[in-house]
Amino acid sequence: MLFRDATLADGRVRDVRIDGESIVDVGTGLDDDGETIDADGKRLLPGMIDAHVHFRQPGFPHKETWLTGSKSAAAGGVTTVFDQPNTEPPTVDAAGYERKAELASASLVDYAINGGVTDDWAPEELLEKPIGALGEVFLADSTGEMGIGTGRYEEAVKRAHDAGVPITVHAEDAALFDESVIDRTDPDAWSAYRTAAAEIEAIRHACRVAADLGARVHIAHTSTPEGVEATSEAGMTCEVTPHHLFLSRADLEELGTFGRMNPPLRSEDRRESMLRLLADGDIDIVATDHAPHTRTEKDAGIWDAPSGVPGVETALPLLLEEARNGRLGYDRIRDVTAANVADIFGLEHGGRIEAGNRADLVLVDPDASVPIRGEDLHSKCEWTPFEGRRGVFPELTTVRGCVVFRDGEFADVAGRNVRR
Ligand SMILES: NC(=O)N[C@@H](CC(=O)O)C(=O)O
Ligand SMILES: [Zn+2]
Ligand SMILES: [Zn+2]
Repeated sequence: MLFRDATLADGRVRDVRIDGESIVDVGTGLDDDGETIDADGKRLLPGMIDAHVHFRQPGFPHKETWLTGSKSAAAGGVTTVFDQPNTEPPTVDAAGYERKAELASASLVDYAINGGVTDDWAPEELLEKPIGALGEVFLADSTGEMGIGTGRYEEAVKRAHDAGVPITVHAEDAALFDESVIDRTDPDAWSAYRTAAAEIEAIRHACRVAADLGARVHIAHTSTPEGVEATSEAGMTCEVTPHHLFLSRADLEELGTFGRMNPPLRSEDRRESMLRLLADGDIDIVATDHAPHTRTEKDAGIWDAPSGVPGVETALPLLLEEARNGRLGYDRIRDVTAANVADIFGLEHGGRIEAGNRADLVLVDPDASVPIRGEDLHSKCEWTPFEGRRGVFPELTTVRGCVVFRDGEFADVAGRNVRR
């Protein structure tokens, strides 16, 4: 297959030839010997590698399944996902890993299965499995109540570091949550409760522990500029979610409990700073923390609704909309959604359009901006916190050379475990 006259992230116009699972040539005037896709005026980007999703199986197939989650991924230009361990059973031992691996074989996109840490985890057998990362390691309870103490955290970092496995940390310190707001019932109460200081302090602590052990950790869903600064000062990496880039406490009146997640939405000032830090190169990657719950589950009081919002299908479209408006470069989008992710999580031959790399590709018409509608998305939960905002959705997505999504249709192809 040949993409003819595609505009790459850096602005070069090139032909890109793929053969089997790989990109074999990037050049000009390449011969076509099979299907040719006219990519004139379109952007060809490496597929997004989403280092943080919750596809909910085993345990919660009413929220999401590997099939629905991976369709949502493919339609949003995501070609690899890292699934988090807070399923039921949690992915904390060999049996938990194997159970998830069976179900994950239904995925249309490639995937990695992360291992988790609880007081009941079985580190030896878990770390012998080909896990994507150890994480998210929960320093406070979130969905699944897998929060651990600092002694266990140190043990986990030590073991994963020795095993050469990347570590992803959910950094919040429950001791710094503001108990004085628990009588409030408005949706902003969650943001007031799970304070910015609780995240910032936990990030500092998580990085300090890792640095003392000579290890490297990656901080999940960083929601504060102070947290970003703490990570880079410590020589660690961090991710930001689309919701912390594009939503803030100012949206909570409209979103209600559908805007509840951990860490919570922050002030409009902090949101703007996060977007600037992303554009300037100070935030390493964007990961979605795709965390679907049903409408019925979310439609509860602010203290009872589960935390989490879907996002795997809308992340790249929202970023491409920023590019369309000139607020973010395409090369930066390539780095934070693909190239840097491949580097941080050790995915060889991924994340860049170069001869010899995996043919994980996304073709988009950069001007095809449309309003985002929950009912048009493919996640089982059928709602989005970005309802009505604009996004630029892909026309075509390939995973290792297979067209998995094209003009609204999915092919029946099999995703693979990237660590196998
Ligand atoms: N982010 C969330 O609010 N929820 C996530 C868990 C998590 O990532 O903390 C979930 O699994 O629902
Ligand atoms: Zn988390
Ligand atoms: Zn998460």
